[in-house]
Amino acid sequence: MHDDVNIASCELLSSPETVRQELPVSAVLRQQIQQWRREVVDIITGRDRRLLVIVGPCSVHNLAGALEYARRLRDLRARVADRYYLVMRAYFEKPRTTLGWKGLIYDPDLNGDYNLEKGIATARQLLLDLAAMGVPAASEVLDPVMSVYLTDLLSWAGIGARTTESPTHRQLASGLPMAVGFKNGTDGGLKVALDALATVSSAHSFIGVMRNGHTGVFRTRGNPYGHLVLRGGSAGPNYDAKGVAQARAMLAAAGLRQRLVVDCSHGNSNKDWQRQAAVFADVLAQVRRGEDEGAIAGMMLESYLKAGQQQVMPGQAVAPDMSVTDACMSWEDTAELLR
Ligand SMILES: O=C[C@H](O)[C@H](O)COP(=O)(O)O
Ligand SMILES: C=C(OP(=O)(O)O)C(=O)O
Repeated sequence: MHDDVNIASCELLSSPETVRQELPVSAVLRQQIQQWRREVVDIITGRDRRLLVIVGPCSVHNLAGALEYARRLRDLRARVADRYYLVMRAYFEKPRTTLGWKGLIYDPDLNGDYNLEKGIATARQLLLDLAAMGVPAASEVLDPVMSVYLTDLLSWAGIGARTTESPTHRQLASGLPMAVGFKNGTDGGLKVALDALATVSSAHSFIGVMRNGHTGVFRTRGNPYGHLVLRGGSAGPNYDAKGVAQARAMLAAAGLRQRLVVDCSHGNSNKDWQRQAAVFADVLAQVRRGEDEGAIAGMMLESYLKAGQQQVMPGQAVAPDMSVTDACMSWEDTAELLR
C-alpha cells in the first residue's frame, strides 16, 4: 500500500499571512483588542472584581445572525458594565464527540463541501466586524494551524474538555497572547486541567506553522494567565459551592491560580439550556455570599437569538437564529438574567 492510500486529496490553502493581509486588522483595532485582553487578565488575576461573562452561541453558523446577536450584546455590555464584563463567544471550530458539523471554518455552507478557504475568511471577517462594533471575542483554539489565522483577533481563548489533556494544545496555549481557560475533562475530572495549568505557564519549543505557511520551530515564553473552567461532566455538575471548593482546594494544593470560570452549560446543565439560568444564579449567589472566597472570576453561557437547537439536515434550510450545535438560551432570557 502506498503512503497516501487514505488521503483522498490535498489542496493548497492561502497562508495565514495572505489571509491576514487580505483581511487586515487596523492599528486602532489591534490596540483595542490588546486593551480588552488586559481587561480580561485584570479579572482573571482579581485586580478587577467584576465578573467575566463569556456569552454567545455554541457555534457561529450564520453571519447575519451572529452580527445581530453582537449588536444586542454590545448594548447590554454597556448597560451592565458596572458588574459584568461581557465577551462574546465566537466559536468556529467544534470538537465533536464523534461525528457532526465541525463548525463554520470547516463547512461554512453547512452542506458538506468543506470550503475551508471560505470558512477561514468568513470567520476572520466576523471577528473584525465584532471588534469594530466594540465587542471582544472569545473562541476555542482547536486546530493549532487555524490559530495562526485568527488568534490575533481574540480577547480570551479556551481549550476544550476534549483537548485539555493534549500536550499539543498546552504548548500552543503557552505562546498565546491572551488569558486561556482550560476546561475540566468530559468525565468531570479536574486533574487533566490542573496538569494543563502547570504546563502552560512554562516555556515550550515545538513545531508549528508560521504566518508564511512554512513549518517553523516556535519557542514560547509561557502564558501566565491560564485558568480553570469548570464545565461539569459525565460524573455530574461541578458548579455548586462544593464543586467550586473542591476545585479551589486542588488548585491551591498544586500551587496554581485559584481564580476560575464556571461554564453554566455543557456538563453543568446536562446540556439542557433551561438549566443554565439556575446554574448562573447559583454561581452568582456563591459570589454574593463570599462563599467562593474570591475564586469565581466569571461564567460562561451558551446563548443565541432563539432558544433551543435545530438539526442540520442535508438539503434542508437552516434557520439563521437558532443554534445548530448545543441548545442555547434565548436572547431575551440572557438579557433578563444579566440585567
Ligand atoms: O459545545 C459544543 C459541544 O458540546 C461539543 O462540540 C460536543 O458536541 P457533540 O457531543 O454534540 O459532538
Ligand atoms: C465544546 C465546548 O465545550 P466543552 O469543551 O466543555 O465540551 C464549547 O464550549 O463549545
